[in-house]
Amino acid sequence: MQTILVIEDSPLVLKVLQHQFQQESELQPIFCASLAEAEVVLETFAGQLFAALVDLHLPDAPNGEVVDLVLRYHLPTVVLTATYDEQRRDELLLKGVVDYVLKESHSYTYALRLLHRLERNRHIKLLIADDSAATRNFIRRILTPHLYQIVEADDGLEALRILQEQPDLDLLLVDHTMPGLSGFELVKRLRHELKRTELIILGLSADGKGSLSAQFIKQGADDFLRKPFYPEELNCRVMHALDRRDLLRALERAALFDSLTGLLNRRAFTEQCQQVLRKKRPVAVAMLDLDHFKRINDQFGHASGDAALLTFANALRKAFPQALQGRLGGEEFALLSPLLSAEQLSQQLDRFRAQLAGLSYSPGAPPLSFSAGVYQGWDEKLETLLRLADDNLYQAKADGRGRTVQPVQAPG
Ligand SMILES: Nc1nc2c(ncn2[C@@H]2O[C@H](COP(=O)(O)OP(=O)(O)OP(=O)(O)O)[C@@H](O)[C@H]2O)c(=O)[nH]1
Repeated sequence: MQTILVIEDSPLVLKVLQHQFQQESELQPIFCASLAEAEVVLETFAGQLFAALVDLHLPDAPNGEVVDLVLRYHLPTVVLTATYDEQRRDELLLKGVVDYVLKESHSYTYALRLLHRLERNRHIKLLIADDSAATRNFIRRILTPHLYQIVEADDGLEALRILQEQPDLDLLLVDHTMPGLSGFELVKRLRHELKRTELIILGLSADGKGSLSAQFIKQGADDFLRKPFYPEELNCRVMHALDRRDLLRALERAALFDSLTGLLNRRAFTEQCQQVLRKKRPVAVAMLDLDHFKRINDQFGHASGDAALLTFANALRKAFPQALQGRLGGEEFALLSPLLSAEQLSQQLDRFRAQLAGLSYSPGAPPLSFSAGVYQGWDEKLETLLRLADDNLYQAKADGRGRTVQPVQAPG
């Protein structure tokens, strides 16, 4: 949760902002209506404030004095204004404000999005690759108020070296014409290895050729900016690209992991296991199923059932670091290990069962218990191995639950 200093005297705008902040769980506003109030808040809480959203014209500060005040406290500042003035805008951006936003219905959402983004930007690393020191400085000056971590390279080869040394870089701003390795060549080489969710690339060029943007994008850049550009244009493109990347990552995550437990879902578990099976070596697999789970739902409610599944999954993750773990659906889980024998896996499952009985997940609910079937062998299809383990699971249920059944004799 980050605290935002909001300085605004218009009751109408305040109402809109209050409503906007109510939708935000990560931003906590402190409202002031004048420069005098803001001075008191800044003197008292300066260390706890993260950023400021300020009205340019206040009754006791008609000429934007409030901006100088908050900037003296080094707070990233978004300025709200009722009238757009090109010269004023240039002055403010030069002073280092994050953005200059016109008071219109849509802009409040944009202003909050900026504040929200600032929090995440502190962990974002950008690389500016351009042979012109003036351009690098210009871009750095625009991006610095947005709190990004910024690294520079003065040619393509240097950029490549930095990217190899710092794989945590999130975004590359790359000029087209550079000595050594051109922007095009660099993008081509990078895209060969790095997905769009791993590195965002924005191309830059002063070259007037219209086809350049298309070529950059075809080589794998995510976007393109023609120089000279407005500071806001660069900021918006960077922000959009990061938002898009975050969304893509969230989609990738949702496609791979079960949303309740965070374990691999059936599809991802199958894919990862199939990769192990390509080595054609025997593996140990286990099918696990919670016992009388329906009763937990029926007697203690669905939320307790969910808590039971989460507790079980968290414990499973810790207990089997040498195995791939997946939630196949409902209260059914699976393990696959190329490192353990059927016997070792069975022993570990029995130890895990004893451990699990001591964990609580919902007041008054019975201890968790599960049955398991183990199998060891190799087949090109995971499905076959799971079916054989499932036969043993069926046996474990039939024999009274709360136990593990392993093959009588492990096949080679
Ligand atoms: N709370 C919760 N319940 C789920 C979820 N997925 C499946 N279930 C419930 O899990 C229960 C499984 O019941 P059954 O297949 O009869 O199995 P069981 O009660 O464990 O009985 P045995 O396997 O024979 O020991 C059903 O009531 C499902 O509705 C989930 O994500 N959350």
